[in-house]
This record gives sequence, structure tokens and C-alpha cells, in this order.
Amino acid sequence: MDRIRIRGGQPLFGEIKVGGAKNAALPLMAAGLLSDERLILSNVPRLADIQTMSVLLTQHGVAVEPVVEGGRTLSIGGSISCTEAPYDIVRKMRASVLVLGPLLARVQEARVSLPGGCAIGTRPVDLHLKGLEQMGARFNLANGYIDAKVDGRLRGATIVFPFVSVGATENLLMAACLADGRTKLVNAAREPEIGDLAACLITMGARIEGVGTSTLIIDGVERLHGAEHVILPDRIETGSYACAAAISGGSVFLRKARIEHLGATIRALREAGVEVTEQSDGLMIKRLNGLRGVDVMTGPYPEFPTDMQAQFMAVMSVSEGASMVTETIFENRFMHVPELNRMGAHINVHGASAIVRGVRSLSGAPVMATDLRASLSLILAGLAAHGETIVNRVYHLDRGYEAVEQKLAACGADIERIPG
Ligand SMILES: CC(=O)N[C@H]1[C@@H](OP(=O)(O)OP(=O)(O)OC[C@H]2O[C@@H](n3ccc(=O)[nH]c3=O)[C@H](O)[C@@H]2O)O[C@H](CO)[C@@H](O)[C@@H]1O
Ligand SMILES: C=C(OP(=O)(O)O)C(=O)O
Repeated sequence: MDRIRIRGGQPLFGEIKVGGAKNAALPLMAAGLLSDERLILSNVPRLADIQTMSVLLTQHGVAVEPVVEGGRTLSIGGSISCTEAPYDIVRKMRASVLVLGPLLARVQEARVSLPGGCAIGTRPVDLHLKGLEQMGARFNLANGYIDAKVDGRLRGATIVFPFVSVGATENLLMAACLADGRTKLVNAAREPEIGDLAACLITMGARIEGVGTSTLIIDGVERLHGAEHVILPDRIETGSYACAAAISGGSVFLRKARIEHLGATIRALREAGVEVTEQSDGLMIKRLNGLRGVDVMTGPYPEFPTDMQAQFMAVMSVSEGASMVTETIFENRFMHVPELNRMGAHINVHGASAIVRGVRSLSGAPVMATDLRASLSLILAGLAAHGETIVNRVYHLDRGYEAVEQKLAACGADIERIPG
């Protein structure tokens, strides 16, 4: 297994290009199941999760091919010959469940492995299933699989989500595009990745209103056609590298970063003493003086993203004063805390909140990455720490960050991958 070695203490200067958003690319690829015609997606990041979704779509019989060998544009298309999403693929990536809505809408049946929990929480899919049931789907849960069927087309329905779910909103939005009649999704998630998915579906011929709001109205059509779509830049990758500049000091230009998707993250960084300036084609992040503790609470967009919580906590661990970091989305997303504490951080967890008392410096140590964003928080701590940090279990990182060690090294970080 690969590891990442960091020798901390170097300020970062330079430029990092932000890639396409993983959490937009995955549902967009699943949307490729909604039409026989080709969906051409560009700005696709090179990530393990994208590879997993490609394998899954191929398993359904759909061709996923780069338009130019080695390029970042994928062509997805073809008829569906198999409706099973097997355990061996779904266990690698929970977002695999996003094929359920499109398969039911397109071919009226699906057999999808239940995703189960992961390191950050139990993560059920009950809202996905309840919504699809309201649209006429029938489910049988047995042997770890969701067996789903619908007689004829899915039917439009009014679905009121009891709380905000990104995945359930995406699954039902895609299903509703080919349903018979009008679907109303109330209390829908408003993450920019959902706006990106809706924009692509509209280009494919879907009729969707309310994009960007918490009520989506979809008038089903009989078929969708091919389209070309450019995936939006990854706001979590952007925020993660902004935290790298913050924790290391220096100044880094994040090319392609879009300020409008980063409101809560940028507010927190600015409050902590980081300078964030919008420039043409990106954001300049500078940290010239010390950092201050800031309280943050995660929540659905536009609130502070749970996917930035671990990285921001690493920054808080070396900021002056105390800060309180509250996690409201996932019940177990503090797995990075004991690892940060092993590096000299002073963090106590009380229920859903972590009290971070800033320390003057961290010290390098061997640490274990437990999930995707926790991995990056340990890399950030390593950048600020004295001495050497080795981050183990880098496969989590590879799910969602492309060439992280190369991007940071290009800005002066002493970081390398040690092949395992
Ligand atoms: C591939 C992708 O885009 N992943 C993102 C997506 O995950 P994902 O779509 O899985 O997250 P959700 O928004 O659905 O989850 C929010 C909360 O709702 C709960 N829940 C969800 C569905 C359901 O049927 N029942 C239920 O109880 C979850 O356990 C969690 O506590 O949004 C999360 C919240 O912003 C992000 O952290 C993930 O990076
Ligand atoms: C939690 C994440 O992804 P997933 O929902 O795919 O586990 C993430 O991107 O931080």
C-alpha cells in the first residue's frame, strides 16, 4: 500500500489547478444511463472513484471511453444489458447507488447491492427508496441487495424530504426526468453539484425548474438525448488547498476555483486571518500572519461543508485560541482527531462537537488515514509539523484527490509518495 511522506515547515508559493468535481462527476456519469445516445463529459478528474463508476457503467453494458486516449473527456453511451450493481463494486464506493434511479427510469428494474455504512457513519439509503416507492417502484431487500421493479414508467409524485440528502435528491431528480408526469422534490439539496447535474440533464432534454432552490419541479419526458457537458471545478479540492496555504503560510493561486461555491469556507478562512482574493480565473490565498481560532458548524449547502470539516480542523489545531467544530451531517466524522492529537494537537470531542485548543506547533508522526477528507487533514497537519509525517492508507486519498503530492510539491512542499 502506498504511503505519503511529508517533511513539514515549508511555506507554499505557486499555483495549483483545481480539477473537476468528483461529487458532480459521479452522478453525471450515472446520468449517462438515462439515454442511449452519447453523453460527453469533460473536465473529468482522474480519481479512483471515477474508475469505479466507469467499471460499474461498463457492467451495465454501457460503453465508457475517453474521447482522446489519456484525456479528461469521457464518452458514455449505449444500451443497458445488465441491471445488477454488484457488491464488489458498490462496497468500494457508496455513490454506486446513484444508478438505481436511472436504471428504474430507463429499464424499469434494478438489482443494486445495499451500500452499507462507512467510516464516517451508517449512511442509510431509506430516503432514496421511499421516494422511488412514491413514484411506483417496488422493492425487495434480501441477501444484501435492493431488488427493484416498476410496472411501466415511474410516475411523477410530490416527495417531501424530511431532511436534506444530496444523494437522494440526485437519484430522484434523475429518475423523475423520464417519469410519467410532474415530480416535485421539496426540501431538496442545493449543493452546486446538483445544479451541475440539473444543467446537464436539461441539455439532455429534461424539463426541470427551480434549479439552485430547495424545490425542484420536473416534468418527465419520454426520452433524453445525448449532450456535452463540462464538469464544474471541485469546491472541496479548492477548499482543501486553501487550507494548505493557510496552515503552511505563503501564497497560492488556485486556478479555476470558483468563489461563489465556497461562501462558508471562505468566510471561515478569512475570519481565521487568511487573505482570499478573487482574480480572473481563480482565487489567490495568502497567509502572512498568524491564524485565529474560529467556530464552524457543518450543514447542508450553503452552510459549512462536512467535506471540509477535517481539513479546517487541522488548520484550527495550530491557530491561536480555541475553536469549536460541530459536525451535524455524519455521526462519526471525527476519526482524524486521535491522529491529529498524536501529532501534538489538543482536541477534545464532546458528542457532535470538537473543542480545538490551538498549539504553537505540531510534530511529525506516522498516522493512519481513515477516510478521504481525514487523509487530507493529516497531510495538512504534516505540512505544518516539525519533522517527518508518514500518512498510511493512502487509498482513501486516491478516491478523491488527483496527484495531491505533485500539486503540493510544485508549490514547494517537501512531500512524496512512497509506493507500497
Ligand atoms: C458522492 C457524493 O456526492 N458524496 C457526498 C454526498 O454524500 P451522500 O449523498 O451520501 O450524503 P447525504 O446528503 O445523502 O447524507 C446526509 C445525511 O443524511 C443521511 N441519509 C441520507 C440518505 C438517506 O436515504 N438516509 C439518510 O439517513 C446520511 O446518513 C447523512 O447523515 O453528500 C454528503 C453531504 O454533503 C457529502 O459528505 C458527500 O461527499
Ligand atoms: C464522503 C465523501 O464521499 P462519498 O460520499 O463518496 O463517501 C467525500 O467526498 O468527502
